[in-house]
Amino acid sequence: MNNVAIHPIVDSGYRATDASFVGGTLICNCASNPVKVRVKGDIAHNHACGCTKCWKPQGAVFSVVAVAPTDNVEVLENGDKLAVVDTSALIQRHACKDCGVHMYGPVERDHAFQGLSFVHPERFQEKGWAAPGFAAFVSSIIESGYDPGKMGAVRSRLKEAGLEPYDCLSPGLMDLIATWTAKKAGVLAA
Ligand SMILES: N[C@@H](CCC(=O)N[C@@H](CS)C(=O)NCC(=O)O)C(=O)O
Ligand SMILES: [Zn+2]
Ligand SMILES: [Zn+2]
Repeated sequence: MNNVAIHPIVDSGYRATDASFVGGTLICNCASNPVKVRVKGDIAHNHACGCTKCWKPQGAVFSVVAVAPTDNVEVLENGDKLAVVDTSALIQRHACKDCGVHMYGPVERDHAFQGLSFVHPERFQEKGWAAPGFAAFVSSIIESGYDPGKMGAVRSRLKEAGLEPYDCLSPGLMDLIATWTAKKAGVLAA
């Protein structure tokens, strides 16, 4: 057991309380005129992400991020405060210009994840959403300045918390992307 900090959701031992979560409203961190985004229906593939691009709350080492069908995502209030962080990225991360929270990130490009939006479930006003199930892009935390000598402790803490650490995505998602790519190339039957 070590107490390496990962993310408040992981560090606090968050457990889902509702097996049939049906979505809710994401809210940014602004004290006034917060951006509100509705997600109709459940999220999927909730996980911790160590990459430099995903939004993290103050002090967190990892992000907690999941996907929902973009068709289920609707900006409810103060959408004028949203701007895309990096328009050249696969994930079009729409961040609040005032507080910096990423509210949703649709994948619009031709890709295995096309039609999905990345969201941060900790921003839901509601509880009950599934806890993260694995940790992706673990080595990438070094790119944000994390001490490379402490990676062993990070990985053992993640495992202890039930989050298998991967340096890219989980094998299931990597297989899904590779299958999509092979079908696209005509190497596998579509
Ligand atoms: N090592 C890079 C990895 C970035 C990366 O590939 N992130 C993954 C996980 S979120 C991804 O799918 N990025 C696509 C994107 O940012 O649009 C970093 O930390 O910046
Ligand atoms: Zn905000
Ligand atoms: Zn990421």
